[in-house]
Amino acid sequence: MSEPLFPARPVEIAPGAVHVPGWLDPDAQRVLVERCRGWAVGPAGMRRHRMPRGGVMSVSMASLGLHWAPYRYAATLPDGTPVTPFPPDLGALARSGVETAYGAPLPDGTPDYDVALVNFYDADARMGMHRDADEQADVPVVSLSLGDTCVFRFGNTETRTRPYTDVELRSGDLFVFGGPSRRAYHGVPRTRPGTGPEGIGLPAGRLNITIRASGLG
Ligand SMILES: O=C(O)CCC(=O)C(=O)O
Ligand SMILES: [Fe+2]
Repeated sequence: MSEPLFPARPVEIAPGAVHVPGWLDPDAQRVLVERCRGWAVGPAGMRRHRMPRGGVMSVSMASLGLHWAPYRYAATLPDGTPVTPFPPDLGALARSGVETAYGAPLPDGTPDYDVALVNFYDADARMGMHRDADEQADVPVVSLSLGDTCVFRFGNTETRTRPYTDVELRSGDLFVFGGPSRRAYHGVPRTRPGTGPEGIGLPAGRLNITIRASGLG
């Protein structure tokens, strides 16, 4: 295997929160986009969830492994439709992402990755500041970005507001948040329509895959 021209270099954004620009090469991105297309179709495909106070999320989501809707995981969709199974190779990809981000593999005995959320952002979609707090296991979240660039706002564990750091996540970027940042607030205030690369099969919009260990197995 030849060395990449620009090797992916981890950048620490906060303790335990690491951005690795350009982690996935274009071929890997294309394969993931194609798989997202498969996960996006029904019956357990993409949907826009209603929030507890009535608003509808602007991001469309599909769940793998367990069905997530604000704010819990469930074994099936509300109508009993089975959830798309979590593909084991996504777990292996997540572990490899953690190893790249932290420079060390996850310790033996770490619970397995078993769920993923596949998020699609059209030009107007955004995600408010929130914590990924419905998992029972303290295992880093692994996030992969495809298509349009976004502004990813990574904050602190106490408040939805400052201090936070805005990071541009581009197609192929990896972001891992664990340890002291596992429960930090984060969100996507905007995407940058039209910035995605050609040739990965995503002419418009942004896909994000977050891979998690639910600890609920
Ligand atoms: O789209 C992103 O980069 C973040 C997604 C996210 O925070 C989530 O799915 O919980
Ligand atoms: Fe999140």
